[in-house]
Amino acid sequence: MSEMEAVTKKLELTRHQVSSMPPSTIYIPDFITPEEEEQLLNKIRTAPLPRWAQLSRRRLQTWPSSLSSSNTLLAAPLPAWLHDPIIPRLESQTGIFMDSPHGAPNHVLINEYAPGQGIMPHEDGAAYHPVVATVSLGAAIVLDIYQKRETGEREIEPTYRILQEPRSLLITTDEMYTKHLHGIQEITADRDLGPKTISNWDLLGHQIAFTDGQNERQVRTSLTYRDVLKVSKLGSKMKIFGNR
Ligand SMILES: O=C(O)CCC(=O)C(=O)O
Ligand SMILES: [Fe+2]
Repeated sequence: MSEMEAVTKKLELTRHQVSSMPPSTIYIPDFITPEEEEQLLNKIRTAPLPRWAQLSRRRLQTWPSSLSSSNTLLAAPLPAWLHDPIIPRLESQTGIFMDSPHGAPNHVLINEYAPGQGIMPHEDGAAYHPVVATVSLGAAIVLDIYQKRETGEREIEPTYRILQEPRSLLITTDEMYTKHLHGIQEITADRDLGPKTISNWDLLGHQIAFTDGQNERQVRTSLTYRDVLKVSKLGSKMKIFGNR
């Protein structure tokens, strides 16, 4: 990509910037089509059962594999269905992994939340380049974002609330990644949704679905694409053993 193209892409992206937040959050509704969504959900559903890790409040698949205790990914390609169409589209529409160490995501977590399930406020940590691209499938859900105090503790109430519609793309980078925590409440309906409470309200693709201010939870699945910083090749590991 030429520098000019890169600049143009960045300009186009500003259209999708969540204006009430630091300039590091991008929301694009209808990033994938309903057909693509269905195909992805099918692949996720038909993955062999051992692929799922049952956590206390959600289920999780990790592709291509879990990180080692030293946060290292064993080099392996993502399966084709996680690659296409999302990774080329991330590249052509956002360019957000352009400056990441491997120039593209190499790792995907698939989280599935039934109504009443969620994820405790947390940070994604140092294993990854600080860019996360989240594609939502199946249903809408609210992501709460909490500011981190100087002391490292988080604020009690979320500073921002992002309504993630099915088929949308949410990108968080920079200080959204490093100075905030994020979580999903363990509730059966997201309430009090509106222009004053939802940071990306103006960017929603289907505002009309939430005019009653409520989102009854249904099963919602997310794909989070990241670039793991440390990657080891099996071959080079063997060499280490060979050298001993
Ligand atoms: O499902 C989501 O939108 C958030 C998932 C998440 O925070 C994570 O996997 O680290
Ligand atoms: Fe996270």
